Amino acid sequence: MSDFPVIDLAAFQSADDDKKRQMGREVDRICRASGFLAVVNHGIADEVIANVWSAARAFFDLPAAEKDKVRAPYPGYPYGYLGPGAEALAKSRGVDSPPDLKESFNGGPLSAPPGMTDPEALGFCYAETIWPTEPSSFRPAWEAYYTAVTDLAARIMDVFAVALDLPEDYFRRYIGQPISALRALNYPELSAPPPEGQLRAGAHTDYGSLTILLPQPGSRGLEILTPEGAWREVPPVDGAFVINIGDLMARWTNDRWVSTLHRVVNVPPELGGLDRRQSLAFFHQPDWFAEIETLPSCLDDDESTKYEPVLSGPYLMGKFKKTVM
Ligand SMILES: O=C(O)CCC(=O)C(=O)O
Ligand SMILES: [Fe+2]
Repeated sequence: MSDFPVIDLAAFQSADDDKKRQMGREVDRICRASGFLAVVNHGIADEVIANVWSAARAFFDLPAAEKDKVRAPYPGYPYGYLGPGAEALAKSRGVDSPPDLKESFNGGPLSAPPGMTDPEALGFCYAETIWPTEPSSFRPAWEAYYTAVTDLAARIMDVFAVALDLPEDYFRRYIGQPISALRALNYPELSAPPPEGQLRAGAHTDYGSLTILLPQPGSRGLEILTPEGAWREVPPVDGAFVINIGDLMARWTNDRWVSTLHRVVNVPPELGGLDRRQSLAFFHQPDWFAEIETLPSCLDDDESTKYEPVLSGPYLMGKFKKTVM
């Protein structure tokens, strides 16, 4: 898919208003069509990426008994280690399917905002991240990356605001204390192609405002469903993050933008389909109490909204609980 769209974030940030609007129109076109694009010149230091990457790899290389020490304590607990067999993403859409061929480690916001007392927020998105003690670099590397991608998400939301004909800082009021989650994924090496229908990650849409995905450089298997109903590969793009919008953003825009189905398949063995594959997925989500109501620029005068306002946190919690095996 050589026509996969690429946005230069540094170019946007240093552009004048006319150029920003022009880039915004391009991003609007992409988000109406697929909501998937690559972002280059994102400003995150190579070292921050390299450190979290190797910490995640070292964690997944630990014996199963070690990883089990930081396992999510009960099904539906949002953070910690989820071993093989723990999740089938296709189930989030009511499609019965075998478990995804993966394991993951998940972490939430680095701290709760002072004064947060909502019991559902404290019990769900502000639940404790259960940190591994091995490797010792894990937590600092994770926190540095989480902080960097939180800032990147805010800068991408600025681009989205311009793309939606809103003031550039429009979304900032909704994302001062985001409840985003970071997930490190490991798709283990396979000795033989899996049975038909068992994928590395089943077809799903993401839930939030946007996802910042870092697939292992050069790795294959990520696919998106085109409006024509065909699966197309997201090609590896050097030095880029893959960005996609989630269900919350589609809802926020009254479906002007689409939250596209995607999955991770086992490509043929000669293309590396049996090889181990890693990725990092950051699910950006507005503040717990952010009220998500159709954006003013996404309604024509005679148009009514399709969606009632929802609060970001409870909306996310409702979606999340459906994937629990
Ligand atoms: O690993 C990948 O490339 C994609 C993972 C994904 O889509 C997800 O976890 O939501
Ligand atoms: Fe996803």
